[in-house]
Amino acid sequence: MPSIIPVATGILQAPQGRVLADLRPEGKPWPGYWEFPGGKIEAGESPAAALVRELREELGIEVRAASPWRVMDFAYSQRTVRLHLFRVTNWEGEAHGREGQEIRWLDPEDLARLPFLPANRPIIAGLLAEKLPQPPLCLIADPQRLPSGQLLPALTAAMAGGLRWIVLRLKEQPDRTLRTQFLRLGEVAAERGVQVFLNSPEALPELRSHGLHLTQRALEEWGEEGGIPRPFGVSCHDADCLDKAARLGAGYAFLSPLFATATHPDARPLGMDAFAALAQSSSLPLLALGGITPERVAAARRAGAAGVAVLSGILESRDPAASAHAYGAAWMTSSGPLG
Ligand SMILES: Nc1nc2c([nH]c(=O)n2[C@H]2C[C@H](O)[C@@H](COP(=O)(O)OP(=O)(O)OP(=O)(O)O)O2)c(=O)[nH]1
Ligand SMILES: [Mg+2]
Repeated sequence: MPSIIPVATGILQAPQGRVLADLRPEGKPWPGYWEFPGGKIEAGESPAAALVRELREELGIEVRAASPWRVMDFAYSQRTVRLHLFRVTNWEGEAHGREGQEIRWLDPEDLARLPFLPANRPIIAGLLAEKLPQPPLCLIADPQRLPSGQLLPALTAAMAGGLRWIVLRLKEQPDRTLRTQFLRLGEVAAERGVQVFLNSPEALPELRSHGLHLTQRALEEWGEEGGIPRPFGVSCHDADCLDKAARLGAGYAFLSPLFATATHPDARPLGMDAFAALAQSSSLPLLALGGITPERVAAARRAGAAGVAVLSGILESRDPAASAHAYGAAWMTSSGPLG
């Protein structure tokens, strides 16, 4: 069996949430790809000692505080690397490309736009996932799915059950009754610290939202130059959509359907393996959508989901508060492929 090459890698974090990326120079494997600074651990050296040495050699800084974050293996065609990732929160000196390499301080959304080493995509997704509401459970609120008198009570109950994130799906200008309900929803959400994302803000400009949520179709209509206001996420069904969403600076994507779902009986479910493969190769955190019950949350998470998105499981439940709580609890007590 070929041996595994151990590598120590540092995610330097500036106070505003930016992290440092560097461009691999010519003459090394994968020139022209972005990475996090670091390098091979020498024989007899600990990962932490290698980190300190590599960041001194590559960036001219002295690490003062670093904590282990994740250990992950990645098989390149020529070699398998074991990345020991550290978060570096304090250092002395001004980081600069001491070996002539370009460095940049970037928001996690902008990391996802660069060509990074393939092993790093789930790492970037992990950094973006930290910006999601907690628990990473999103309720897609579609007013067409419920009698109008039931929508606001169901959403309010779900928030009481721990829901912290709603995507409001408005297909058209709401009538007066719905409009009043949505504005009230905005107030309740603000009081409870719940994030509301809208998929067509023009339908209800008075509602203050935290972000934009696009359909795959809406994303396809944006040119490559992007300019989509942030934060935003996209409902994707395939790898092309995930790639474009990442290139345009999305913060997350829904990927569906993971399981068969009554709401879209014609859509072929992706299944766990296809979902896991897309999660491995995307630099966006993926929320599993489609047929997710609280019992299936653990499986979705094992497949690499960074969260789950739900419609009927909460909205059509007889007790939306208990259902929201059950999803949140299922998330908290499960774990992902990286632990
Ligand atoms: N430094 C670093 N290496 C990474 C990352 N992601 C990733 O797959 N790798 C792989 C690429 C390389 O095969 C290996 C690390 O090698 P390196 O080229 O940085 O090693 P080094 O600094 O010791 O360089 P050298 O002395 O051998 O030239 O790990 C990452 O984010 N940072
Ligand atoms: Mg290096």
